[in-house]
Amino acid sequence: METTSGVWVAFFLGGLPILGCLMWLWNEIWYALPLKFRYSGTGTRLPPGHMGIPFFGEMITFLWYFKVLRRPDELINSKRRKYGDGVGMYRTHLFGSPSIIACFPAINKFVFWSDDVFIHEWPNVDLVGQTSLGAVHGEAHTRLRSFVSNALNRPDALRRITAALQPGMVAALQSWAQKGRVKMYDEAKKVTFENIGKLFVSFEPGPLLDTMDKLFNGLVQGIRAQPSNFPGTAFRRAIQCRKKLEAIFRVQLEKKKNQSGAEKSNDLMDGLMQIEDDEGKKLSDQEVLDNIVSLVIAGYQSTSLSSMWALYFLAKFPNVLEKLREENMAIKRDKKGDFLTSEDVSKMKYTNKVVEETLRMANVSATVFRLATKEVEFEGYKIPKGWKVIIWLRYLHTNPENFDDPMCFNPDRWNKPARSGTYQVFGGGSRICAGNMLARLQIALFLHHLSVGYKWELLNPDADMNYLPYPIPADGVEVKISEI
Ligand code: HEM
Repeated sequence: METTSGVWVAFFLGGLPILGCLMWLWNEIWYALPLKFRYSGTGTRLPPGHMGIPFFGEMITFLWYFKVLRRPDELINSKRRKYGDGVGMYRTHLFGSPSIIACFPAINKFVFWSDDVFIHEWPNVDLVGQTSLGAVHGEAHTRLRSFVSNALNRPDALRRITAALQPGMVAALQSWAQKGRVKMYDEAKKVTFENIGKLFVSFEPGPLLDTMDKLFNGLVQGIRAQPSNFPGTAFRRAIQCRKKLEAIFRVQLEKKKNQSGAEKSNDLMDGLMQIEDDEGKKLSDQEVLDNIVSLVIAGYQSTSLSSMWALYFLAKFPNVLEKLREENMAIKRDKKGDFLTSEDVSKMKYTNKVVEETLRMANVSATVFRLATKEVEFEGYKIPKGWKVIIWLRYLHTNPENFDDPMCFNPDRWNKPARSGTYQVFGGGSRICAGNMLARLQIALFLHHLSVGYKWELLNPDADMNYLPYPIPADGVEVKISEI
């Protein structure tokens, strides 16, 4: 009996602390130590930081700040306090890979603009589409990018989009006011998906679009899931959703090939089918389908969340709403019809500042990922080959060194442009968001129709914030809304 308790005492006093130390140091020894030896005497070094514990790395720390404390920016602040600022790079192990966090403008710009070293990788790329814009590299990317940008951002496309979006938005706002109380996140998703259906493939609201909405939700949940193709897994379900969606879009594509004269539509799929490159070559059917699917993935959640946040911030900052309403009422008075043109939107100076401020504070894309295909040096620090670089966009926008009083919703800060590299809501370099004009336009149109016709209040103004998988108040922004 005495011997057994002696073993336990020895374990707790000696074995447990040794095991703890080993766990704490294991990843450092495994990943960082060999590199430290290699770089010693070269005048360069690994960025400071800690690689976390075996298997999990620093995921527990990440979840601690994002999920438990709900103070996501403290993750980077804690690293700055512990390891100093350096050039805004910290080594870590997150999302299953040894990684470098990049959180200052200069290093972020370096990564964004070094396409030959840092490549963009989608997890589970088959779900997004092997030939989609986000998945291809080099020349294939440049070629495809011009197709997609042309289809989305040409002035005539923006003019058509402006006209197409508004009836759905106005109808949605009226229905919210009739209900009196709505959960904004759900409603924003619904109206965004209906608009996407219309813009991308000329689908009107109805049972088919509802089915597609469900299929897209299933698809998105598989993108960052463990890629195990077993019954019951999120990945398996996502593959099935992807197949069904592709079948729906393929029917539409075949129909379009046979359309003529007055039947012809003029949506994004038509744009992608018609545009030719310099050599007169068009996209293949598979490229059109992959890109339609990936554009819905890229634009759906991000735009719904941004519209939801715009309404949220305006409820919290009534002085901003007052100025916004003033500008939009003046525009409405001068207009003959109810709907704006894209030229009207470009004249809405204050509204456009509200759009930028919403995007800065919403931080819908908190981070973007790159893979280092070569070892590379930045100002004396090495980024090892095969490591991920996590560009921490969110921290750029919430760091008081980049924006005065960053948690204050102040559109007037946009009276002058942000310092170079401090505002990257749409990423940067050759992969800057291809839909950024469309996203800005949608939010501006929403702000116009909302501010001229409605008043609203948050039902839970002190609701907790969730930051994963994206930032959203825990109640999904429940509001009481009515016509003015
Ligand atoms: C507020 C809304 C949006 C935000 C915050 C946003 C943010 C971003 C960010 C940060 C990236 C860069 C990803 C990276 O570097 O890894 C990106 C890329 C992209 N976005 Fe958006 N996005 C939004 C809306 C849209 C919309 C509406 C579309 C199109 C319908 C779209 C299409 C794309 C595409 C195709 C790419 C990949 C570009 C490439 O790889 O060349 N996005 N977006």
